[in-house]
Amino acid sequence: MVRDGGVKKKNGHASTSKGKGPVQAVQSAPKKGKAKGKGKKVKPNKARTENRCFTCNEVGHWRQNCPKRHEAGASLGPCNQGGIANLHKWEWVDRLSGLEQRADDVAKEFDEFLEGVIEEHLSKNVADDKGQDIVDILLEIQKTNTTGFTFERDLIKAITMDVFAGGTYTTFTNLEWAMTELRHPQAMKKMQQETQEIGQGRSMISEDDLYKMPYLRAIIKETLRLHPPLPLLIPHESTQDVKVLGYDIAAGTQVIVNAWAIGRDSSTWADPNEFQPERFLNSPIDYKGFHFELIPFGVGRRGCPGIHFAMIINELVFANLVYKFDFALDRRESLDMSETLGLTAQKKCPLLVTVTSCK
Ligand code: HEM
Repeated sequence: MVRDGGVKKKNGHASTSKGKGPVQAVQSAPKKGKAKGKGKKVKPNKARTENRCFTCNEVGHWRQNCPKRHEAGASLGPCNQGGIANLHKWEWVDRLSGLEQRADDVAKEFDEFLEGVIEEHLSKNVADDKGQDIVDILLEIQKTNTTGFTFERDLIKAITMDVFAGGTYTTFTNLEWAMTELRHPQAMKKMQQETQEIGQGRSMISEDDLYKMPYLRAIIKETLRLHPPLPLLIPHESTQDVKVLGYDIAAGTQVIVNAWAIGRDSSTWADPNEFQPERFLNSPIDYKGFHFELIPFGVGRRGCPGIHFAMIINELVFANLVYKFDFALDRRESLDMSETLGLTAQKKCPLLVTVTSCK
């Protein structure tokens, strides 16, 4: 067994937990049934194995293909018409508790906001155009009708919403943890040296400079390893029966991948809880989904589509902050490294630093 870039390898291949691949941290989370024990069947959640419209509950198609064409924000569809007696099993609880109303209100608010974004883009003066953004591109696709399917306004709103939802908490969480890890004086010093060498007195570090900054990228990778912004990725569902490390996972089982645990697996990483960006300096390991020991963006066709955008923005912001300013931990900062509980794992106590200009 050789160590390379902090990752143990067997027969020259990078391996994760006990050399058995990345799926060691895969946990099936069926509603019922036994998940433990080799060869034992994990029961699928039957309701989720078939295509079903989440609004009217009709089987055979998803909501977006439902012939009833429900309005955005509708959550009960035909059941509303039938009154409370027609509500599915426990849905009346959500109605009585007001949860459903609140969800509808939030959906309406988002919908109005997204309408505003689209209208703003439609009324944009072309002469003032400072370049196209994603909404412009989506509107153009809709106008030129090149997709081969109906590209409705709802779809544009949904994609725009995805970008907001997927791209905000994740990126700032990564940036905050990276800044926090600069509490290691050595890392801060090396990073500043690198930015000064590359910046050479220019006013800004540019996107073209980034590929010449291996230490910056190593810090970002090490931060993503220790603090993946989405520690459990996003729940997936197995589409077919599959055997993973002796466990039978039936089609339709919800599967949750613990990227946080994979990143701190001691059988894969040397000193797994230590912040050591140097482990990535001469290592081919990247976060792009080809190395299963580091998967903060997930893997495969449902992996994060914003990965390149996110990383360029974060590297650029991070590099320029360090290029321009000195950061010292605020005396009140007790170096509490606790994480919040939730879909994203942010720093529980905000980072407090004293900032002074480098120049
Ligand atoms: C540091 C920043 C980011 C991290 C760590 C991150 C991480 C992730 C992860 C783990 C997933 C789920 C993958 C899976 O379960 O297999 C995901 C999905 C997604 N991300 Fe990101 N993301 C980041 C930034 C962004 C940005 C900037 C955007 C958009 C501009 C974005 C858009 C999305 C979307 C739309 C999905 C859902 C993809 C699908 O379900 O097919 N993400 N992201």
